[in-house]
Amino acid sequence: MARTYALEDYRNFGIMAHIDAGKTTTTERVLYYSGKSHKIGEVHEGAATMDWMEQEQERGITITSAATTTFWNGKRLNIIDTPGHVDFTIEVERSLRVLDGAVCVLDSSQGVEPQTETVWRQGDKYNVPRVVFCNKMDKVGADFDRCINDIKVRLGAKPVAIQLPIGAESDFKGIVDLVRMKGVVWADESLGAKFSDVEIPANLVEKAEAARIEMIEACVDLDETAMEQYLEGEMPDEATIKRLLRKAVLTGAFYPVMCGSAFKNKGVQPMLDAVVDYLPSPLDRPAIKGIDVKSGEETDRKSSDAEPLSMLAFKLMDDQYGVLTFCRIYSGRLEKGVTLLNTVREKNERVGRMVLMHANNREDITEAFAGDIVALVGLKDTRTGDTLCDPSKPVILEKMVFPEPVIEMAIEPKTKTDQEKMGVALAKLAAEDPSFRVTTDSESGQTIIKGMGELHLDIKVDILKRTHKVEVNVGAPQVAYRETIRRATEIDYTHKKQTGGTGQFARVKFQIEPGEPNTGFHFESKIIGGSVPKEYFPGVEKGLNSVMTSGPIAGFPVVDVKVALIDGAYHEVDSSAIAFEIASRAALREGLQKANPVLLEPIMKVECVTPEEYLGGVIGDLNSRRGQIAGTDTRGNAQIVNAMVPLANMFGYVNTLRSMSQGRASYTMQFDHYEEVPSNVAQEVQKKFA
Ligand SMILES: Nc1nc2c(ncn2[C@@H]2O[C@H](COP(=O)(O)OP(=O)(O)OP(=O)(O)O)[C@@H](O)[C@H]2O)c(=O)[nH]1
Repeated sequence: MARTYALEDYRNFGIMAHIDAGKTTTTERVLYYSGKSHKIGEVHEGAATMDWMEQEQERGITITSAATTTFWNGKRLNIIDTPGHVDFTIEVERSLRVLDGAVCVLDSSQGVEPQTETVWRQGDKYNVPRVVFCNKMDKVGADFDRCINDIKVRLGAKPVAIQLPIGAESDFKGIVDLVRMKGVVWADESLGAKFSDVEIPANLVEKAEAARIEMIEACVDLDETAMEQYLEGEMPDEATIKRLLRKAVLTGAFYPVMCGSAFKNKGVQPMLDAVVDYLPSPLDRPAIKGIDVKSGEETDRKSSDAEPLSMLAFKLMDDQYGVLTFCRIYSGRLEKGVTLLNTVREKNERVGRMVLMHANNREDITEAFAGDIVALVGLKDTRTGDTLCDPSKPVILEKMVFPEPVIEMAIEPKTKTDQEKMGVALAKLAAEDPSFRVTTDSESGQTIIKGMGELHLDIKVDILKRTHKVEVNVGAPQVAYRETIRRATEIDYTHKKQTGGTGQFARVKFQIEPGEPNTGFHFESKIIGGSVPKEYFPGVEKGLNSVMTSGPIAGFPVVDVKVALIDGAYHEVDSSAIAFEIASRAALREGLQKANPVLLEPIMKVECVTPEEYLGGVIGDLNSRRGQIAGTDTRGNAQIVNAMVPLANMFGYVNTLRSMSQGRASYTMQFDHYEEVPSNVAQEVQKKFA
């Protein structure tokens, strides 16, 4: 069977925003108006169609990104819901990776918020074409002009209004469409399904005309012919304006800005029109790059059914029917029943069943095409970020890189039955979310879970309890420290032991030096001649690795260290891989001690928003947490404090901030970088962990 929608009629897009700006509500309305959802589920009633998991409904935040297919104006829309919470920016990046465009939703009463900025920068990183929707125009304090200004000042981007609001706050009625120069108002009783054109209100005519000129000038700036005609006094027609707006979005020259109120059912349909008119189809995006596995050469896969099949798994979700693996097909055709190659794991996967997710039902499908987002059921070895492809044309598509976790917590099962279930469940969670890790402490034997923040781990524990019915006790969350060295050194070590007949002998000489930041641990052999035969290298590496995972200061992973084996000696009879492992371990331990080892801690970028009267208190408190204040700023009548604070001093901050400001101040934080721990603090950490 052939495809029903041409590739140029696809819009794979996401909705990105600061937490609570209204992504879920907007997505709900989109699904309702585009006919796939039959009932509007209000978020505050906990019935949102996109919020599948209980946890999300209770907390009112969207954790998982779900992909939903719907249709508008003859186009096929695949909506990827991106989470907005700071602890889950990793999920945002993951979704941004597979979508072609995005709608950035702002809360019009708040303007550009910290997380708006974060997701915007991620959008920049992946060159995601964007349009902006200023939501919540009905809310007290809603201010469209301020949003426009915020985009300029806080995001450093060029906004161009293509709509103006008619009224604001409780008077918000509709929009002026600056492209068509028409007013649009919504009929309240139809839940916003009915809307009609009206004359532009008299008090807005002048403002609308000025805004239209601004929009047109931004457009003709992108096209010489249109510019010449405009300078000669000829206004571009509607089709030309739309073509140039599309060009602006695809090239990032500027960002069209719209407004509305998803909650009050206004403005959503024109926003969908803009998705269709201005956001890219897969054909407008550069071909995805990859590595041809057979030749090892760089290659790219164009968006086309005729190319060999390649797809990227971007999200795993546990579901009552098994694991759903959400994949974006970049090239080729996928048929049910075929066997795919997972080139990252080197495993075959059979596609037994595949489904298309709609708002409230799933459709079993037998084939899918380039540009589609499908969920495969029952894959065994595939993890987030893996490539699946035609086994005869193996390729590895751009791999996603995930940041290292900064926080960890011991977890133990309550009973013996829980023990077995916990292992299985944790493995599943780690497979679904690459920023969540599970390890075992080599000394205590405890299971340790690691993640991006307190809330991230809280939610995993919650999922364990509810979804997997595992009862657990958890320890206090701990900072994921690291260790590194500041000085280069050499170490020569001989391991010799004689027990009865056979003995053990190995001599190694290492050069140890600080590596570049974020390079982890790097080992190489610089042996010339055969003073250490190759067969012992695995032993050497094993010995080194055991020290690298548990450093000399307090047992934390050692990073940014280069070790070179430069000399050594062996014995015909007494040498073995084990002897070299023992020698290397002891040598590195001693070497690191000599190389001025230091402890590193994660430093978080913190932004507090507080009313003026608590500013002094907030700054004083951040200082007492070893925070470095980077600056303060004013937003509306609120004060913004930017600071860099060690994660170790941020536990429980939310409660302190609340009580200090009578609940009025708020904050967001995200990992910024690792930094050396001051020596007095390092001693305390050492006492605690060593
Ligand atoms: N007044 C007003 N409230 C809105 C509007 N859109 C959403 N809300 C409310 O704002 C709150 C947050 O909306 P959500 O749709 O859950 O926001 P979200 O961005 O998906 O939130 P997260 O998934 O938690 O990041 C809910 O209580 C909504 O009812 C709007 O247009 N006007």
